[in-house]
Amino acid sequence: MLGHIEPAELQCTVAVERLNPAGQAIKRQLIRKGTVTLGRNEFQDMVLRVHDGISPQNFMLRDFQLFTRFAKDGKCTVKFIPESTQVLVSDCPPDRLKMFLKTLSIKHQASQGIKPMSDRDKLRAGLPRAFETLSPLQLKDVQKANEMRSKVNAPIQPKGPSERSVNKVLGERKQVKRPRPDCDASPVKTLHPNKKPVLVLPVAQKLSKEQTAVLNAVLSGKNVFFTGSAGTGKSFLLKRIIGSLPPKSTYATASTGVAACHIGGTTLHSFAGIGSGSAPLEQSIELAQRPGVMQHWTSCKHLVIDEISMVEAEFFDKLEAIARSIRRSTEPFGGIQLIVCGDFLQLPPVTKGKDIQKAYFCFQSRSWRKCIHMNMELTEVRRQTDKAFISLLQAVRVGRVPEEVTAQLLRSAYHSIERDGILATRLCTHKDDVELTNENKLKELPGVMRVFEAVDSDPMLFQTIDAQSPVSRLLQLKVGAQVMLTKNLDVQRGLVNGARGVVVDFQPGNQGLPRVRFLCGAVEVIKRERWMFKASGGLYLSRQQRPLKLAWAISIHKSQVSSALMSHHESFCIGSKLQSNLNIFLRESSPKNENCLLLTLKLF
Ligand SMILES: Nc1ncnc2c1ncn2[C@@H]1O[C@H](COP(=O)(O)OP(=O)(O)OP(=O)(O)O)[C@@H](O)[C@H]1O
Ligand SMILES: [Mg+2]
Repeated sequence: MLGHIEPAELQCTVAVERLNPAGQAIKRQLIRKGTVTLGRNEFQDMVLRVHDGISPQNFMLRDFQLFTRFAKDGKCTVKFIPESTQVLVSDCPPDRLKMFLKTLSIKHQASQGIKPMSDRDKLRAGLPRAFETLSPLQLKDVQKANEMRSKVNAPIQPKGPSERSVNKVLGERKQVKRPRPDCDASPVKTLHPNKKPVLVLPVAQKLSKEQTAVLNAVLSGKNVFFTGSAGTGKSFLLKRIIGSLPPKSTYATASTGVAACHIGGTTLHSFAGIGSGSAPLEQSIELAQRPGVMQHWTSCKHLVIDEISMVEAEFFDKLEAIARSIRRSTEPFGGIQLIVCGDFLQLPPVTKGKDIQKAYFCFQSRSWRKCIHMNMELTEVRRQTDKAFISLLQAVRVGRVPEEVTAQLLRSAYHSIERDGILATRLCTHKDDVELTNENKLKELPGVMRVFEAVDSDPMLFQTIDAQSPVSRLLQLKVGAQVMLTKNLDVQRGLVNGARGVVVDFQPGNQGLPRVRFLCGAVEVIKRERWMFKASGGLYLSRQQRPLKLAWAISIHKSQVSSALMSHHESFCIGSKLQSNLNIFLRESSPKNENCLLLTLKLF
């Protein structure tokens, strides 16, 4: 089955390097399509096997160092100390690599208590050579590893990856040493028992049946468009798809910067490198052949596009033609596999300064039918549990608006909805309205204003960062400010992207960190967080800022990627402009006129 993942095996590019005493590579074997497997030999020693399809090479996992800093880019290195050899893994689907590393780390720790056979005993045993692939992690491995972590008095131990600490482990260099054979006999010492996080069995959130079907279609190489109403897990699934594809040839993009950041990618425009795309085709092809951009087009085998509803038909056709031209291929989109997702009943392409009649949705483009092999739909809403609200949203989505829905929606505009001092967020169609509302409300509050400045990796490029970042460079706050979280901090406690709250005070000290009380009841001191962005030319940019933004009002575009905002119908109300247009919409809508709401919004 395609969705099945063997956690102890990787298909990737592998390099095996022999090192001199200074640690420099003196011989290198490159295997472009290699297999790396974790297993045990006939003596139950853990072994890493590298296979090039002809002959395997085995390395004992005894004294080794693991370099995992770039695991999220599908890379890691295992250095075998006694053998003076290192194995470099690259272009590996990142999710698979993470699971592989967790399996390695936990199984290795779990086997620390087993006394290794001496070389003499091994010789005597005369067992035939064997290799058995490690079985998937089980609870007993984790328990055993935890037991060993609390016992072992070895000098340097790998920090165990609990769900939370795995990221740390993946960012560090670890030296893993087998305990001395006499280790079991030595008195048991507990090293900093409270400092080591307890390991837990890593379980990835399970995909639903329909999500699995999409993933399998993608892994079988099909060009897929999948849709579904808001909150059906499209972006969630996209992230999983991206994590299952080889990173070197996979480009994750979205029509807007914020949506791109949500899936860890770039904007489609930045991938394409043709500016706004308004230049004629010949000129656009030239632009796409500039150094730094051309490489996107030639190395891309899988192109992911989120929020496709905001991509214009003309732009899509242009990209398709550019792909064929640059890749010298007659296949649709130059043979690039397309994984496209979005909801055409949500926001349409931005039509600023253009004739509204001339803007078409992507599915109306000439090349769409040639390019997309499969259309799939996610139907299960994962974001909300409030059944009444879900059915209200579903009805509006397709333009079916019975009296009671109309009444409920219109009422929301007049509600001054307040719970525990936290006001409902006003949804506006225009950024200017949002800014004005937030600025005025902040001004009205008494008390001292605190300003928090972001730390950008490249301050000169703050505009590029601004375009993709969910947080601004300057964050102004006062006690009483209505705010929204812009990052998942602790999903279990409800501290998720889009959670709303109010600033209760600032911590003493010169940092003066804001303390926020959220609707979910949690009170949290908000520290600096980091966002990474991919700019053109493979450049990485980052911003560090408090993950907050003012939230008396937000734009509909922003609300597209805020997962918690729309969780309850009490938690939002509509701005007056939107409301008056909604009136028009409600009067004019009919089941046939499915995009009515969106077209109405376009009138602004
Ligand atoms: N299989 C799953 N297991 C657990 N949580 C899930 C799953 N699928 C989706 N979710 C959760 O459901 C919520 C909505 O998902 P997501 O943001 O991907 O929806 P979407 O379809 O992209 O919505 P929109 O159209 O508004 O962009 C998220 O909080 C996500 O983590
Ligand atoms: Mg989404």
